[in-house]
This record gives sequence, C-alpha cells and structure tokens, in this order.
Amino acid sequence: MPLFSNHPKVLVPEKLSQDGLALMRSSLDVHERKDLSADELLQIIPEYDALLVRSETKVNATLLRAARRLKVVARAGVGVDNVDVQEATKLGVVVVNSPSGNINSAAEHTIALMMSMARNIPASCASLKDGKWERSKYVGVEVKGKTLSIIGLGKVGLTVARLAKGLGMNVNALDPYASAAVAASASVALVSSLTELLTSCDFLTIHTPLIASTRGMIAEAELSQMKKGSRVLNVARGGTFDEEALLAALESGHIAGAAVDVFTSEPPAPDSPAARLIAHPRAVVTPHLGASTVEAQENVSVDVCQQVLEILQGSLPRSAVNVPIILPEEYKKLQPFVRLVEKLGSLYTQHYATTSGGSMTQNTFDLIYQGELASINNTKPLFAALIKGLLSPISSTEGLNVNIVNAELVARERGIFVSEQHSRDPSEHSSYSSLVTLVARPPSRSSSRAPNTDTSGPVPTQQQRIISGTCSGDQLLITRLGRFEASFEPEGTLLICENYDSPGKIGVVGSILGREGININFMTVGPLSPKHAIHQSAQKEGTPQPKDVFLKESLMILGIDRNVPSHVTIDLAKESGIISAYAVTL
Ligand SMILES: NC(=O)c1ccc[n+]([C@@H]2O[C@H](COP(=O)([O-])OP(=O)(O)OC[C@H]3O[C@@H](n4cnc5c(N)ncnc54)[C@H](O)[C@@H]3O)[C@@H](O)[C@H]2O)c1
Ligand SMILES: O=C(O)[C@H](O)COP(=O)(O)O
Repeated sequence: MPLFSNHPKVLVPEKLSQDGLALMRSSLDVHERKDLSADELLQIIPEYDALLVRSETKVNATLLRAARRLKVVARAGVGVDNVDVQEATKLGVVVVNSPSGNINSAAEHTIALMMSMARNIPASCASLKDGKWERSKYVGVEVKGKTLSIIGLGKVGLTVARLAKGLGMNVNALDPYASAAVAASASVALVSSLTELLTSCDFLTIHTPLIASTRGMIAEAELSQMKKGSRVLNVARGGTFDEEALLAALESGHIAGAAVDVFTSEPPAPDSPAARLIAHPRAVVTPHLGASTVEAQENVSVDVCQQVLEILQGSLPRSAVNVPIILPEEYKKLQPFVRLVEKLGSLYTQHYATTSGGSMTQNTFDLIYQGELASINNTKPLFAALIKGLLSPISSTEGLNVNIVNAELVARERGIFVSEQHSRDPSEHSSYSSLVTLVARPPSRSSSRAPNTDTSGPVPTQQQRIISGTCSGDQLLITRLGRFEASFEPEGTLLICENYDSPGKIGVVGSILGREGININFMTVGPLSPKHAIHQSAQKEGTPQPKDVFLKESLMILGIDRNVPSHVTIDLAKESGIISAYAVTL
C-alpha cells in the first residue's frame, strides 16, 4: 500500500471474508484492524469513509458523531441491532446489510442444534471424550412426526420450515405479517395466537428480529404453556427469550432442552443469567455461530463490499436499511436531473435568499416535473438534491451532509416544505423532453401544501422566484430565471445582471470587470418571457413608468473566471440602465 493515498478509507474491525475485501482493494484503502478497544475505535474513526462490521462492533451514536467523514456503515450480515440506525440517518450515513447472504447457514445451524439437542450429542460426545461409556444416559428423541413451531416465518424461518418438513416434522408458525400463500406453499400451518402455537409444539424456534414486540416474548408465562418435555431453540437474537425464565424451566425439568446460539449480552458476563444458562447440562450452546460458515461469510462479505464501492462512487445501495428503494434504471435516468435540481436549489439561495438578508424568507416550494421526467414516480433523489442545493450556500456543514438518507429530516428541522408535482401536460414543457421548475411560494401561502402551478397570480412579477432547467444528456441548462427566459449552463462563477436592453451595456460591464482583472469566458442574454412581458406591462398600466421600459428589460449572464468582490457588483448596479448585479457560484 502506498504511504499516502487519496483513496477513500475503509475500516474493518472484525473478521470478514477476503473475497469481498479483495473487490475493494484496488480503489479503496482497506484497513483490517481487529481487536480494537471501543476507545481505540473512537480515536481512529474520524479518518474513515466506510466502516464494515459484523455483530460485535457497537456502532453507537458516540462513534457515529465522531466519524466526520463516514458515508456508509456496512453490516456483513442481517441484524443491524448493533448499529444506531436512527443516529446514522440523522447524520446522513447510509447503513447497508446483507439480507440474504447467511439465511441458509442460519437455518442449517438451527436444524443442527435441534438434532444435537434431540440426540444429546454435545453431552454424550464430552462424556465419551472423558473416558466414559454412558449409553443409557443419553437416550434421545426422534424429530420425525413431531411438531416444530416457528415464531417468525421470514427468510430464515421459512428455510427452517422447509428443512424440517424434509425431516418429516409437522410445522406450524406464528407470524402476523407472513403471506398465507407462501406458508401454504411450504406446507406450514399459520396459527393466529401465541397460545395456540405454544400448546401445540414439541420444538419451538424463534426467527424474528429483536424489536419491541419480540423482546422478552418467551418468558415464564409462555414457557409454562408449553407441553412438559418440549424443547426450545434461539438462533435469532438474545433477548427474545427471558434467559432467567428459560434457566428456571430447564432446572424444573418442564423444558427438556434448550439450544441457544445468541445471548442478551455477547459474550455473556460471568454469572449473568446467560452464563448460567450456558452452563446448564441440558443446554446446547454455540457462540453466535449461525452465520459462521465459509459460504455465508463469502456471500455477506461480497454483498456488502460491492455496496460500499457503489456508495463511495455515488450510486445508490441495493440493500440499505435507511434509504428509500429506487430501481437502478430509474436512478440512472434521474442522475443528470439530480445535478440539475441541486443547481436550481443553490442558484435559488444565492440569487434570491442570500441577497435578501442572508435568510430564507420563503421556505415553501413547488418542485414541478414536466415531460418524460413526470413519469418517474420515485423522485426522492431530486427532493434530496433540492434540500442540499438550497442549504449548501448558507451552511457548508449541513448542506454538504444532506443526502437521500436524511433530506426529509433536515428539511423538517429547517422548516422547508416542498410540494413535488408531476405535470404530464405536454404543452407546458414546450420543446424540452423534460423540464424541472422550482417555484417559491409567497409567505402568505406557505402553510398550504396543495399543488399550485399558477405562479403569476397574486405575486407581483418583479418578486417572482422561479427557476427552470432541463438536461440534454449530461449537459444542464437553465431555461428560466425569474421573469426572464434564459439559456446558460449552471457551472462555475456567473455574474447575473438584470438591465434595460439598450446599446452599450456589455461594454460598461466588460470595462468594470476588466478594471478588476476579471476575465469573461462567455456571455448570454435572455429577454423577458413573453408571458411576463405582457403580464408585466398590463400590471404596470396606470403607473408613472412607460410600458416599453419593462418590455426591454433583459437578463445578462456572464461566465467569469473568479469570484466578484462585492464592491464590483455595487458599482455595476449603480450604472445607468443596470437594474441589479449578483454573482453566484454553481
Ligand atoms: N444466529 C445468527 O448468526 C443469525 C444469522 C442470520 C440471521 N439471524 C437473525 O435471525 C432473525 C431472522 O432473520 P431473517 O433474515 O429471517 O429476518 P426476516 O426479516 O426475513 O424475518 C423476520 C420475520 O419475523 C416476523 N416477525 C416480526 N415481528 C414478529 C412478531 N412479533 N411475531 C411473529 N413474527 C414476527 C416478520 O414478519 C418476518 O417474517 C433476525 O433476528 C436475524 O438477525 C441470526
Ligand atoms: O444477523 C446476522 O446476520 C447474524 O447474527 C450473524 O452475525 P455475525 O455476522 O456476527 O456472525
């Protein structure tokens, strides 16, 4: 590895299969640092762009807040209960997992534990190794013809059900969210109450996440409803069973055996209920090995490493737990518009909001999609791009950290309301295949979220805050700015002058910029949009100013090679015939 590299850095503090890590090594700096203490991890995390973990690393709020560069936490496995997903979302950090890479291994481990428990394999093996020959002590039970009851008929639960059917077991399940058709196709009888499930089973296995409704789900009362001599399994999460109650039921002999892979605290503290459960002679236990097979580890590692690469390259992840799902083909179509909408937001803030005292006086917007773009339903990336664009010029930290993960939260906290509208009326987007228009609603209407495309109604045209743009391939074009038609690329530093369209204006502006040593790269002019010219002249009837003055207003956009000091824009605005001058950087 070179001593210094500009590659994004990935921290891997747990053992992950090299198959996935190898995919990242050519474009990312991958640092495998096992056995870091929590404090050491906290010290080094600010350097990293991505963090890859299994279930041991506690990715808590303190760690996430310290991780200033972090863009993604990847969990090489299913459960994300060791990651503070809520905090990650707030900070705009994507959390991805591998939802199916280890299902089969977890299901096979469940079956392995069930058979080991039914035939006393661990205890009889230990006894034999101890030099004993205790055949009558270790008489087991067959599973064929017995009832296996499953709580949680998701990916692992369903795979366990299918394997158990192959062993000749009767299988029933409780899962309020399971599909009846899927259950029927696996010959699993869905039951509607926990009591019905508990009273019917010989073996009980749980395959739910640890959530409010499953925490402590099987405690003393539930165990006592089970038949005497039944057996239980937990290869899901510690905490779904009450460990004290399970230990008591084993000790009383009501429960004949417990097979447990996961514990409330891992590794369990000495003398804790989990530690005493582990020590019980009729407990078959493993140290969270459900996903620990070569195959599962390859699968999950490749899965999350590919996602980390994609995210750090700016694509959307396939299985993020805190990002809305967007089809890849839709995302591809949206990408140039994501750049465009961010520019619209940034141009809005620089041109309108920051020039009116540095605050966002108007915070309710219509974002109108017209043409082909209107047929894309999932426009979350555009919404996020708008919030990012609006905030970037006024808050470097907040603006830069806004993304599809936290845009809604940031908008809510900032009091920004956006009504996205999909307009399929072809006449409204003229010659462009797609058009995006950002309209700020006047403060008096800011509480309304009802669609409103009539921007020329009660708002005086002078004050209209409206920007439109389009994309042709990767090229972005602003087609309207306020009451002017426009045609310029939103790129680099631009000087925007509103002026009366009379000879000599270009010369005046050019000489003031030349005096400051500022080069002009390009220049375009835009007239008042016809609708506005007519509307404005009608509005101004009866006012002392002659109509033709308004009809000749125009917009001058100059691409310049550096930022303009404020005294220059002030000087420009003092020139006769120049109405206003602002510089923006896009
Ligand atoms: N021991 C291991 O190494 C290991 C390996 C893989 C998965 N797991 C764990 O196994 C569990 C299941 O994983 P999965 O991939 O099948 O998840 P999944 O999301 O596919 O399935 C979970 C199922 O639980 C159901 N459920 C949720 N709340 C319920 C409730 N109150 N009552 C009944 N059913 C409920 C859901 O409807 C869903 O069908 C997770 O906790 C996961 O972390 C452990
Ligand atoms: O949720 C999971 O995927 C399993 O619990 C596996 O956890 P592990 O990656 O720490 O083995």
